[in-house]
Amino acid sequence: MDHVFIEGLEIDALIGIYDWERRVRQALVFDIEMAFDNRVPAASDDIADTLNYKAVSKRVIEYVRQSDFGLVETLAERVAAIILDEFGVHRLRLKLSKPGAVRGARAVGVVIERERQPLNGA
Ligand SMILES: Nc1nc2c(c(=O)[nH]1)N=C([C@H](O)[C@@H](O)CO)CN2
Repeated sequence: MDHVFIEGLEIDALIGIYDWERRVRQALVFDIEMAFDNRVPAASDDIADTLNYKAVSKRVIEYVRQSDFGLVETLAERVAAIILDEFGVHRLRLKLSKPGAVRGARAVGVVIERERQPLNGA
């Protein structure tokens, strides 16, 4: 299966479980890999046939900037659901990194893989 990806998308957000984290915005980094059949846009050379990575990025930025969760797990899950529901993506892998959250580590965070559930549950 082909993919469309977004790598190193840096977005500031309110995130974290500690009191001080409720008062400052922190940088988060998203790496997102979305399954998509790229043969159709390759044949038409038409942006309308693509999974438009700019449109997905704009939506993720808009959502994450106004978000306010404790856990990176929660934010990762919500962003994955938006991409699956709003962009017709069937499967994705999303890595959410929180750089500098743990001294000595370049980054910490989560990786999730999600699939869109069929409407009839089949
Ligand atoms: N699995 C997780 N562990 C931790 C999280 C988290 O969101 N998921 N968050 C924190 C703190 O907010 C930390 O990032 C502050 O440095 C600790 N562990």
